[in-house]
Amino acid sequence: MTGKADVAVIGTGVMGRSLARNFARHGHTVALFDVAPGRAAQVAQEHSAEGNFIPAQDPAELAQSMSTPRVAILLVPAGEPTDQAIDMLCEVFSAGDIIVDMGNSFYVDTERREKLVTQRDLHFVGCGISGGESGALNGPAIMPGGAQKAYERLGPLLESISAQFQGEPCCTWVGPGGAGHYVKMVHNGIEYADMELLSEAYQLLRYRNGMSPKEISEVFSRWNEGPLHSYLLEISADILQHTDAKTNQPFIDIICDEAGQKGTGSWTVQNALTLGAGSTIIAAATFARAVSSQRVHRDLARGVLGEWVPDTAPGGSDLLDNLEKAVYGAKIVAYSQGLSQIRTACKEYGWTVDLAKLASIWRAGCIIQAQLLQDIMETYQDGDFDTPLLLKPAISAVIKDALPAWRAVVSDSIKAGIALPALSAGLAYLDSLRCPSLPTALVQAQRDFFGAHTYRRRDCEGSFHTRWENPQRPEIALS
Ligand SMILES: NC(=O)C1=CN([C@@H]2O[C@H](COP(=O)(O)OP(=O)(O)OC[C@H]3O[C@@H](n4cnc5c(N)ncnc54)[C@H](OP(=O)(O)O)[C@@H]3O)[C@@H](O)[C@H]2O)C=CC1
Ligand SMILES: O=C(CO)[C@H](O)[C@H](O)COP(=O)(O)O
Repeated sequence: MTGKADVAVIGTGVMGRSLARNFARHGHTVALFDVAPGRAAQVAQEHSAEGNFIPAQDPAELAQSMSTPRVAILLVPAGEPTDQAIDMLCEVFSAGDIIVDMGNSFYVDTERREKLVTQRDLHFVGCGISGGESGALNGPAIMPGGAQKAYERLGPLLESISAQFQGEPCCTWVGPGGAGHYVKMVHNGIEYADMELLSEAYQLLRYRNGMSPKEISEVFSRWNEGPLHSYLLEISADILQHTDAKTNQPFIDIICDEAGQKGTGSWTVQNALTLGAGSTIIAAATFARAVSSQRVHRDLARGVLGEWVPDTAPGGSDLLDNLEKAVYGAKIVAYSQGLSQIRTACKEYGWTVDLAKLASIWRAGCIIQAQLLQDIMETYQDGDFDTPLLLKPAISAVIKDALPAWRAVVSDSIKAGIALPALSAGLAYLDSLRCPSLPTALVQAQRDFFGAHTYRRRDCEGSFHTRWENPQRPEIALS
């Protein structure tokens, strides 16, 4: 091995190993380091035929092996391991070097880390990456934040290994500070919603329509030929075809139904609550995972409330058509909610994320890649990021068309006892948005009654309080 490394990958697990191989396959010499002794050397050895790797045994050796200014990419678990890896690099790197955190870090941590690292004359870039193991290897979607200046050095490197959509790299500078990790967080929130919607469609077809996993797989494959075309639909069809080798049962019946989560979905929901954003489908999808994991309560509920007996009544092609429309409508609403949350965050945190550009880099490489993203990109090319996606003319026509089918699906599932939390939340969101007299008028009155929190009137400006304790109920104008 001769020459110095163009880039280092720190953490050679699922993502780091694949991304390092991707860099090497594109002609970059890659330094490798992992906290587990011998792992970097093993990765270098196993994949030596794919390009040039320089495994390092310690941080000093790593720094020595790299050309300057150095670029090191962290793919280590979020939280404490990320802080440790950053501290380690700060000790051995020099002014002008760039540390890129591609883990799923919380954007607030990213902003804290950027301040600390910058004080040491190094650059720090919080950067989202999506595509899982195969995306990292073959071309992921990459969402870098941090200083735009750092992107001048980083851009060509990252764009050389990102996914390409019709010749355009699925990588762009998203915005300063934690903007890169913020949009990755919301990407994952949308991912949770997409996954839950498809799972709910599966549930309805299985237990309302009495279809087998293989039959549902065929439905999903058919849907994948139309506007619902997406990576997640494709892999869902594939999973439902799979038979467990040990038992010869459908794999879906063998796998434990308690869904895990590593943080990004619940951070999206927590941040939506902080911002007052209405990301209700993402929230429903995140809570659906939480409920699935409440094993003790679920077992208890079946004993106390009685076994779940869904009302199976094969619905034929009507149910299939309605469900396809409902899932598509809900998918649009979930993306709309996520993108509106990003827009609200931009206003709150001083970013200017270009939603058309963002949709364009999600068209390939990432987990939520879908045909819909092309429509979203085209829709946002008008530069109006304030109007929610679902209210833009072309998109709202699809939602209007989907509504009767969506309502039929949700009302039928409620009667049949099949829970569709995300589909139901999406429909309730649309009904709430359109309703001119929401019951929150009563909430406001209750707040004023017990806490003198005041209210506004429909018929005049200002803020008011009613003296509820006084039988005359006098109203006071406060401003
Ligand atoms: N898997 C996925 O689909 C995706 C993951 N991500 C994010 O990428 C990051 C990495 O994920 P993934 O590859 O799946 O995780 P893995 O656990 O497979 O790999 C992480 C690697 O980093 C090593 N490591 C831990 N701490 C340090 C340290 N301080 N210095 C150097 N190496 C260290 C780990 O060693 P050890 O095992 O000994 O702790 C392990 O080899 C995470 O933040 C994850 O959220 C982002 C997009 C997709
Ligand atoms: O970022 C990812 C995909 O985009 C990772 O696969 C992430 O781990 C998914 O989140 P979770 O583990 O919470 O399902």
